[in-house]
Amino acid sequence: MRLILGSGSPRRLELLAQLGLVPDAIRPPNIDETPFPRELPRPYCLRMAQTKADALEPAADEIVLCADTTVALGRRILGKPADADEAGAFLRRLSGRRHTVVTAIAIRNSDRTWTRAVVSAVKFKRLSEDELRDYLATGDWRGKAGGYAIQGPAAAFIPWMQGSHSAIVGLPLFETAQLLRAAGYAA
Ligand SMILES: Cc1cn([C@H]2C[C@H](O)[C@@H](COP(=O)(O)OP(=O)(O)OP(=O)(O)O)O2)c(=O)[nH]c1=O
Repeated sequence: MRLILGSGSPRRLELLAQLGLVPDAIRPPNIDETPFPRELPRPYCLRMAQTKADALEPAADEIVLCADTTVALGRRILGKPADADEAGAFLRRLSGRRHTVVTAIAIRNSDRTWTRAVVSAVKFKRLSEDELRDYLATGDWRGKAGGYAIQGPAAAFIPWMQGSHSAIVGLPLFETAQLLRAAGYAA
């Protein structure tokens, strides 16, 4: 069986390597990530992972793995910021509060798809304007849901988290290993 990583995220590739898995191919999906009006974060995230998997047609000997990470403040979805201003606006909203991070995975062979969503909670300390400015200057927010990465310098803002660290970074390793086994992929 060939493993296809349906993701352009370098984090997901690294996380897979932690399980000793090296994909046989990488096929980044190109999908519309616009939420539906009033769509809630968890169903949105599952729909994104499923849509990414649907965009890739696995051959009979292939298993495709796709994922989506969504940052949610209550019912609101914070996507990947378009620029530093939007990243700053997201971080001001996260400052001093708890939010949730949902990561959904979709694993697909030629006739079935398995999905799973993992919800974690993250607390941010209250950020000063100096901290915010210095963080934005690092550029670390680029391409990251909610405008930060727990595995980067923003870790200094996070006194507490609950759930799955690997899921927050982009791929829940426990659930990924479980679903790959369920799909008949033996590493
Ligand atoms: C919250 C958080 C997100 N992220 C990243 C993981 C994801 O790459 C990104 C969310 O965007 P995604 O749409 O999940 O993924 P992507 O566009 O990077 O890649 P692809 O669709 O090809 O799989 O945010 C972190 O790296 N650390 C974090 O702490």
